[in-house]
Amino acid sequence: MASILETRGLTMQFGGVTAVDNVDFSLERHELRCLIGPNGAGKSTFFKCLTGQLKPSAGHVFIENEETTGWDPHAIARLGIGIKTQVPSVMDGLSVRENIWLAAYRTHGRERARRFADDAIDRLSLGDIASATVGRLSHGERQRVELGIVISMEPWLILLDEPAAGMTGEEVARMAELIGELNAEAAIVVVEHDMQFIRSIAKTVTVFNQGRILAQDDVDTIMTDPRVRDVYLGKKV
Ligand SMILES: Nc1ncnc2c1ncn2[C@@H]1O[C@H](COP(=O)(O)OP(=O)(O)OP(=O)(O)O)[C@@H](O)[C@H]1O
Repeated sequence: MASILETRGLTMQFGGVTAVDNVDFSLERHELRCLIGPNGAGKSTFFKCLTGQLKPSAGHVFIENEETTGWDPHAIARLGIGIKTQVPSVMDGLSVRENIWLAAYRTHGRERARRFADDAIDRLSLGDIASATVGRLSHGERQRVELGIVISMEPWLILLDEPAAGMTGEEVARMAELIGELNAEAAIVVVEHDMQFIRSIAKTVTVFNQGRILAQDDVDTIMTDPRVRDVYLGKKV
């Protein structure tokens, strides 16, 4: 199967630190891939090189065979890629509906924005708080609004950096469910720390360590891989 997202020799250096070290990565259409690894392994830096938040020091990124190395995040999003970074992109002074409508408007135009926004609000069960000002919401609710913004654009590829961070157990479970639903229509890459969350959503897992891919396999194999346990320094995986 042809890959829709690929890196070749991707490298990112910060001064003397090689955060991402010559990484070859490949994602197929409709895949759901989780990226894990201990603190400082290079996951976020790798993610940022994919999304255009960082320009890699060396190597290449290809999206559907088009080289996107060094493109800025807007240009990458315009390819139909939904990106949720660790930095919130919601506008606190606007309501949930306004935030999502605005994102849908930018992608689909005025005529169709309302339908896409309504659909995203529905799918994320945001109806009860659709009129609430985003700045007043809980952290978990804001994360859901961010995902609403992403899905209102109808992406075919979704890149999520720590979507479950700071959520309650119930919210994490709902987020896992949502990701499963979204994966019916889009390929998804998820960078995440929460192992329970990973277990509940993952199919194939890529493990980073010291800027490189240490292991890549189905979730059960990864969770019992002694090399993976080792790099987590005895932490229960
Ligand atoms: N902007 C930066 N400037 C300098 N060094 C950086 C920068 N961003 C990351 N690093 C370094 O690059 C390495 C990889 O960091 P990165 O944040 O990508 O790891 P991570 O796997 O995402 O870790 P975490 O799980 O803690 O978020 C670390 O040594 C980090 O200190």
